[in-house]
Amino acid sequence: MLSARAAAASQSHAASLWKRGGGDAGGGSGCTSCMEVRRRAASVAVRAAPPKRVEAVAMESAAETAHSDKEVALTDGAADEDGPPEEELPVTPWAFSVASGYTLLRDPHHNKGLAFSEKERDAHYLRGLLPPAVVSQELQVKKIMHDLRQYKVPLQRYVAMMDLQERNERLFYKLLIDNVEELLPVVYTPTVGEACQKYGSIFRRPQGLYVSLRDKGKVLEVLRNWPERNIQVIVVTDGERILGLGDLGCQGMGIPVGKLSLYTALGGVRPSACLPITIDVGTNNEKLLNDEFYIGIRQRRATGEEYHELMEEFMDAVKHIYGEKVLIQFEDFANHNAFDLLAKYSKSHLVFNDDIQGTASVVLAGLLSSLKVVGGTLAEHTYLFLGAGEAGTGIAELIALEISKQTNAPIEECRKKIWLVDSKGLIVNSRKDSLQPFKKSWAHEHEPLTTLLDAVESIKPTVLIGTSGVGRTFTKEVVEAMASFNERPIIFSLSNPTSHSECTAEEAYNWTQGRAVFASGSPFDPVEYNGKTYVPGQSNNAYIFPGFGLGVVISGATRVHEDMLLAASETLAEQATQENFDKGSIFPPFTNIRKISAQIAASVAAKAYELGLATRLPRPRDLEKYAESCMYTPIYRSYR
Ligand SMILES: NC(=O)C1=CN([C@@H]2O[C@H](COP(=O)(O)OP(=O)(O)OC[C@H]3O[C@@H](n4cnc5c(N)ncnc54)[C@H](OP(=O)(O)O)[C@@H]3O)[C@@H](O)[C@H]2O)C=CC1
Ligand SMILES: CC(=O)C(=O)O
Ligand SMILES: [Mg+2]
Repeated sequence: MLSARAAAASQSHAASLWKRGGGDAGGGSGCTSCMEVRRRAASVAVRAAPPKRVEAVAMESAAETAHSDKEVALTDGAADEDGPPEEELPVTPWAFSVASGYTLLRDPHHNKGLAFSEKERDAHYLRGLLPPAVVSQELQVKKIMHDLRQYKVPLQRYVAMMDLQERNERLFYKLLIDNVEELLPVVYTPTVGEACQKYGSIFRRPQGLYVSLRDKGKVLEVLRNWPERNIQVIVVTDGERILGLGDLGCQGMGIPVGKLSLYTALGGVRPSACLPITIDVGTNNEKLLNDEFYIGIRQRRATGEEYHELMEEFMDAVKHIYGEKVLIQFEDFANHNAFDLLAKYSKSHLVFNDDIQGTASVVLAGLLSSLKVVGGTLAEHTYLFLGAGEAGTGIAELIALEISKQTNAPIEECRKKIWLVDSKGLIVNSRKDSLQPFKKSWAHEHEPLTTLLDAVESIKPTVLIGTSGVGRTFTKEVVEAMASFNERPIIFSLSNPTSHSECTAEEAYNWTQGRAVFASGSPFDPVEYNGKTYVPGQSNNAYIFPGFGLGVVISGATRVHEDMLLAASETLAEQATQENFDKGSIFPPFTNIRKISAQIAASVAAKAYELGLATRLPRPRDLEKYAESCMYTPIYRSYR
């Protein structure tokens, strides 16, 4: 075991090598004392007080954009990575490791597989542990894409991607970034939904933290077991509403893991700064309770005080360990908890709910773009939702807020343009007493109606949005009715995964003779209709949360404010071009997402500064450039 002092010496020495950069004859592996420390430290984990230099190196890293030729110290953790700058570290124990040889090949953060150069193989005891060929990262990407395309079953691709992430993190992210349109449906919706359903069967190694009822009273210890210290974004779920698939209990873990891989690939947040967490309070899913491969606690869900005590202990522990400025994204909680958790913890923590707020932001962006195709202002349109839960009421509220800002009308008036249908029918005044609190402000004066078709025919919306979680509920009759009184009906089928989409892209175009302005939550392939190819847009919060999170992190924002979500919407809406519209999409393609995320980050950060919520001072002059400079890039480092 290496002493804490030796470890700190190794670190500060390594940092100075890092700063000197490549070409230093005396640096890198040639430095004997550093080599000696490495030799002794191989495959050991050391607990030591965090030295100050970590922050200095990280800041330097954030300010630089060219990465590939940097010489880096082979230390674990944030210091050798790009990504948003870190905060001053609280003085608590933390772990790091220094790896070489066989251990290095098994360390996903530093492993490069066959890409280790001859010199690196000599310097790091890799000779003989690898076959002789040295291949570039580009060739590795080509090979893995070739392998992935051989799989016919999407879940096999998912498993292959997760294997890669656990074997060679930088290659995983390079692959994902370079092939984002092709691989997003693999690591994210729709395949991640199936992965969660079968998570127990495909489980190999834990990819995040599990906090279960059994950990009550010990949540702080659980969090301390996570090997990374400098966490900037947590995505947490309790697995009760996974996409439109319902209660998947502990197996919902696939969602925080998937969302955070997008934080890195799409938004440039360092992988080591991302922490996926699942709160396991049981499941009411009988199929899972009876599944011998289920990985969660085998009991029905805890509710009430027992549930809230665990959540409170968890939220306190997060703040205690990671400080005030870790962004906590609530994901896929059921609505009977989601709204209350958001209301409660947004007062004390840096939190947002992706399903309520992230979704609202992306859909508002889609609507602002649609207006450029359809005409009119937000206030001149009439909106009808199928589904009045987190996504539906979250989107509705942000639309009302934007209308109110644009027209100066009171928000109560603006809400009257927006109607929602839930499982019992149109939400109307006569139902007010029996409605959940989050539905009450949408109970307008109208006769009761029980079917969507009746609501469409009576309200005559210009915009129809599906957030019900139930597939094929936008029937031919419903879509044709929309097309009968709208020249360009706006139809968004947002429910995930694909099988739960309210209608398919093909149905939307066929039933409206190609006139629909359509977007969906999960991707659909391009559709041929009447000699024209339509490329439907994907209205998914994945456009927003990576850039939003980056903006929060780089500004050091202490709270999420709704104006930051509006800023993100407006910025995203500006990125859709006439070329996108001509092809039938109101969103820019995901191929541009890193640039878009930097722009969203800049506008979110600018808003945080304007609102006095940002703590990173002085404010960078060019926020977009600063955001870009902070983004993690997965190009291999040179370990000479
Ligand atoms: N594209 C994207 O980025 C996002 C998509 N989503 C998707 O949206 C869907 C809903 O999510 P969320 O809002 O969180 O879920 P909730 O459970 O909070 O809300 C679902 C709503 O749909 C209503 N509903 C259910 N069945 C029917 C039906 N047959 N007819 C009419 N209404 C029905 C429910 O009614 P009642 O209240 O009466 O039970 C409820 O109001 C999911 O599929 C999810 O994947 C969510 C977030 C982001
Ligand atoms: C996309 C997403 O967050 C959902 O479907 O829940
Ligand atoms: Mg979600």
